[in-house]
Amino acid sequence: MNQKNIAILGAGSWGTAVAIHLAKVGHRVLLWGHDPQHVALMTEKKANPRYLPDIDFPETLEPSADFDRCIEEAHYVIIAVPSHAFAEIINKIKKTPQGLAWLTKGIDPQSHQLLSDLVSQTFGSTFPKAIISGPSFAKEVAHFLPTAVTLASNDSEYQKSIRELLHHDNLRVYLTDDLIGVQICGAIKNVLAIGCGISDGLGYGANAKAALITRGLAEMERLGLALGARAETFLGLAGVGDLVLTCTDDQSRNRRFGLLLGQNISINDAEQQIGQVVEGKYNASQVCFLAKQHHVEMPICEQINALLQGKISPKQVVQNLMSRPPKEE
Ligand SMILES: NC(=O)C1=CN([C@@H]2O[C@H](COP(=O)(O)OP(=O)(O)OC[C@H]3O[C@@H](n4cnc5c(N)ncnc54)[C@H](OP(=O)(O)O)[C@@H]3O)[C@@H](O)[C@H]2O)C=CC1
Ligand SMILES: O=C(CO)COP(=O)(O)O
Repeated sequence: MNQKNIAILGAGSWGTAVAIHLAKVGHRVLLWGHDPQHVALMTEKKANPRYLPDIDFPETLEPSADFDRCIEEAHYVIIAVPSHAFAEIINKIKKTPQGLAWLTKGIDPQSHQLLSDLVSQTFGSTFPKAIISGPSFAKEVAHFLPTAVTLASNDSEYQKSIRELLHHDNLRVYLTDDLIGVQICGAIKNVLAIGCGISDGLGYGANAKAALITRGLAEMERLGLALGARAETFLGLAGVGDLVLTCTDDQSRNRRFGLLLGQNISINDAEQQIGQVVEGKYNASQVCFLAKQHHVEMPICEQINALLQGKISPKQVVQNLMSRPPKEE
């Protein structure tokens, strides 16, 4: 195996899981965290007690609070912070890497842009980018359970080199060049997972959940096509794969957040109880902004956004959706 130095920027559950995977397969990984106390704890415990307790770090995984050193020493740089911190992280990079890969799912809250557009603005439109997305709960990847993901890129050489890093043993990596589609899927499935959580929290049944997933997928595809994505992406791992995973399994933080809202817990209390990033809470308004800008109808996302803005109750979300005029599928 050709050992590489890899910097993972962001020491939450997903960055840590991918760092563990890459170190286990033999690479040297620098895991950067922005909180020096958290980095010191990870260094002492040789684990990440805050986000992935009970999973020991392999020998070649080193936590670090030194951002510039991580970039300097890395052959490959992978960003793993939440979408609200993505712009800040790319603006901090002083030495331009050979390309940028990221694990983040979401839309930039300041500019309403896809993260690939932020990277293009900073490093140029032909700069190699790679997005890792798909049904992949951090804990399962860290435990080496079978997982398959999509890797979208604008540069086939860079894409293959990232696949070579990741594709081992129980992690399969499928390639696509549909950066727009993969990012739209990753942002919207979180909003829909909140919706499915709300529905289950209210005590509605399996019929309601299946309807939300199916009609939600139609919304996702409508917006994606309007932005230039390809239809087949929505039936792939980043689309229906991640949508089903996140809407149906209680490992999903977005789904659990929705469950709490459906049980009448306030938005703030629900977010505090989850205690980790709930991307859909922030991304719902970005998705609705893009839908309006591109004249795309997205009633489910709009209702969930209205609830997250404190304008309607969980029950009203369902009433409003059910009372819409009949239409063709
Ligand atoms: N967890 C999962 O299973 C998966 C997650 N993702 C995506 O990966 C991204 C990261 O999620 P995940 O790791 O799970 O989130 P977590 O909530 O587990 O961790 C978020 C991490 O980001 C750090 N952070 C927050 N703000 C900043 C900042 N301004 N600068 C640097 N670091 C910051 C947090 O630090 P602190 O502890 O100090 O708050 C924490 O270490 C999200 O977009 C998510 O949707 C994608 C696939 C799977
Ligand atoms: O994106 C994920 C799995 O693919 C994680 O989803 P949550 O952020 O809802 O936990």
